Amino acid sequence: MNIALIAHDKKKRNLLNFITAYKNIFSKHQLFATGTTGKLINEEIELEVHRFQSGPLGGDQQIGAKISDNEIDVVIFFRDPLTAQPHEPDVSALLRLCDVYKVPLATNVASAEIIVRGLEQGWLNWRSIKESTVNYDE
Ligand SMILES: O=C(CO)COP(=O)(O)O
Repeated sequence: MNIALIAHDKKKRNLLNFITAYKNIFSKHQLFATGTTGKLINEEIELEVHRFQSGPLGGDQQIGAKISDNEIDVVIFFRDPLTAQPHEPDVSALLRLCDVYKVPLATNVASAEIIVRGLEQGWLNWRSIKESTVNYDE
C-alpha cells in the first residue's frame, strides 16, 4: 500500500513516535511524505520515504494530486488544530480529496492506530480492487 505521512510542526514528534512504534508495519509499505516530515522519518527512523515539497511550499497539493491519480491508499496526517497554518487552503483541499476518493484518513493518533492495525489485518485490501469496482459518485 502507498501511505502518505504528514505532520504539522507541533505534531511531528507525535508522528515520529507513532511510526517508530509501528515500524514493523510501516516498513512493509511504500511511504510518501511532505518535505520536513519525510526528512525526519528518514533520518530518525531510517525508513525509506519518498519526499515531496514541504507542506507550505506545495507538498500537500502534490499528495492531493497523487490521491486523484489513485496512487495513495492511506493518509495519516497529524494536524495541529490549535495553530493557524499559512497554507490552510491546501490542507483543506487534501482532506477533501480523501473524501472524494474514499481514501482512509487519520488526523490523530487514535484514528491512526485503528487504520494501521487494520492495515495489518487486511481490512484495507479492498483498496487494490477499488478502481474497477467503486463508483466515486456514490
Ligand atoms: O505543513 C505540512 C502539512 O500541511 C507539513 O509539511 P512539512 O512536512 O514539510 O513540515
